[in-house]
Amino acid sequence: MKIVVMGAGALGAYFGARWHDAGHEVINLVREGRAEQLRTHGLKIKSNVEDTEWKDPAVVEDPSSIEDPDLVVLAVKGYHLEGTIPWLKTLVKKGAKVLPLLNGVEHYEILEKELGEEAVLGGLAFIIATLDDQGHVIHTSDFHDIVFGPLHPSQEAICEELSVASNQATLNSRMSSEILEEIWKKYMFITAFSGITTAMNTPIGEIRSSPPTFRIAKRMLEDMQRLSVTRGVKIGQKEVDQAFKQLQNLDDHMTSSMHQDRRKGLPLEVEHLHGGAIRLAEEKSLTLPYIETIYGILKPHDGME
Ligand SMILES: NC(=O)C1=CN([C@@H]2O[C@H](COP(=O)(O)OP(=O)(O)OC[C@H]3O[C@@H](n4cnc5c(N)ncnc54)[C@H](OP(=O)(O)O)[C@@H]3O)[C@@H](O)[C@H]2O)C=CC1
Ligand SMILES: CC(C)(CO)C(=O)C(=O)O
Repeated sequence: MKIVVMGAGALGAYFGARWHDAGHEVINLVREGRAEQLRTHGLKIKSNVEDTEWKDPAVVEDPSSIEDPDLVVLAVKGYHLEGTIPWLKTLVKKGAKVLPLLNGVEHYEILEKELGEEAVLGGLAFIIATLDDQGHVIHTSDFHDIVFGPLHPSQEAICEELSVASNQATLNSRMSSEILEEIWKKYMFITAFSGITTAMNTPIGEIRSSPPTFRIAKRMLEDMQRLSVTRGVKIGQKEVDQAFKQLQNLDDHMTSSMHQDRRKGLPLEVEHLHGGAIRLAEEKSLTLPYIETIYGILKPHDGME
């Protein structure tokens, strides 16, 4: 399979390297700084599961040189989405489908509007990964999963193909016929998990040790569940309870990628995640008191204009 990784950061470079190791053609479509980093240092994956090294990763800075791409794996941060549209349009014209692995949901409407509904698959990822100062991936979780599925009937074949490719690689994957629900379940979880860990600037263990603080995370899950209903997505109390249980079961030291970004002084995805939820809620005259509170606390830290 020919896979273009757009957003070859912690998440994109990780999964790209895994597909490459399994014998698939993977091209990292990157901007100047990341291109130089990958060309100078190569790509090492230091992983809880299995280390690997791609000494001479395929690096391209212009999509016009890429022939017959099957799939673009989109793994930029939410605040970089707009900048990806021109290159994505070029690749979609060449026949590629786009698999976004970003957290959140707001990007789907934008991508479908810009690229057409048939071009955009549904996807999400579960992993804890970050880049070190040479641009190598540090993967610290035992999990490294992607879930994907068709959002349009014409996408079944490419999803099947990705399923085969992923089964050959050192990663866990699952094709889902209910990908929209999966995306929303993750959205519900991540707004609560990233919200509470980043706002409190501490991993989940310390938050759980203060029940009134941990309860805020539960209330955020409930806000998100009410929002999902207004969007016609089937998420109920059962899914809230499951997500809360997940938060209860995480290892004490575990934290969100947003909190890792706060620790590094990087911009945060708060506008894309919490801001996006508030905008969707406003369209339905719904208020999300806990999401709005955490949004207000995080906003001064997001480092964006
Ligand atoms: N890291 C994790 O553990 C997890 C992350 N996620 C989600 O995955 C998404 C990506 O996160 P993460 O991998 O951590 O982010 P990173 O910042 O590590 O990587 C994003 C990459 O996107 C690149 N990029 C930005 N704009 C463009 C563009 N126009 N063209 C090409 N490349 C571009 C950046 O490169 P440049 O150097 O040029 O800016 C950077 O390398 C986020 O939505 C995050 O929430 C989900 C699960 C876990
Ligand atoms: C919750 C987690 C770690 C799962 O992948 C995640 O998506 C994130 O922190 O961004």
